[in-house]
Amino acid sequence: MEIYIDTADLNEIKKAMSLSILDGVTTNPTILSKQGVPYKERLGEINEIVDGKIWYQVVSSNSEAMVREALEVVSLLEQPVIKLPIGQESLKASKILSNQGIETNMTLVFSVAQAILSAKAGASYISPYVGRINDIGWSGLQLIKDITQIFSIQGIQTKVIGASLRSSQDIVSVAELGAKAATMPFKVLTQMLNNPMTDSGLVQFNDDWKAYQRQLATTQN
Ligand SMILES: O=P(O)(O)OC[C@H]1O[C@](O)(CO)[C@@H](O)[C@@H]1O
Repeated sequence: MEIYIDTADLNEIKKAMSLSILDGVTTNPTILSKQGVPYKERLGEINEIVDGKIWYQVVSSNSEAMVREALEVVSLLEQPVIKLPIGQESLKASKILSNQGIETNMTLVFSVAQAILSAKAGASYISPYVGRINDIGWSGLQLIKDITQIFSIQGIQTKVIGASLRSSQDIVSVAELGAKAATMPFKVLTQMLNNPMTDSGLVQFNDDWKAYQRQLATTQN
């Protein structure tokens, strides 16, 4: 499963990259706008740190401008993925970019119908927003399940990336339902790793080992 961190914070990215398990970094306009630096500068800095895919979401509103904007960013990044908000203009832009061998991600996906059209437009990935669907009282996981099932029946290669994930259990659930990728805040990535039983188990192992060393030292004296 591909694992991405959803941030443009350089400290978080460095920490996450150092774990050696990351497939890249996803961003969106909200995330980049919070950094207080020009977005191209920040993307360049991220590109220096990340050995993996870097995702950028276009903000233009027609397909020609989307493609122009995408190509500018593509020239800055070693492994770009261009995010497009699902819609008529994005379908056209996705086809143009994917025909040029550029990976695209259709984002803001909230229905199976949108997912089917995204795949037709050559999107490499689609992002169903699990958390935001749950926020309005529907089931984000049910949508992931429906999309992965239909993609499997139809032999569609477009990968589902679980987005708007808010807990480590969300990652487990989307993986179980066949999502090939997940993006998450740094906090959720650390939650995936941490477990109090691991911590207490390690304390016990270390204490036992120290007691054993003391015992050996006493018998040798
Ligand atoms: O609902 P949230 O937590 O703002 O998440 C939004 C999601 O949208 C995305 O842009 C989808 O790729 C990710 O950055 C993020 O997972």
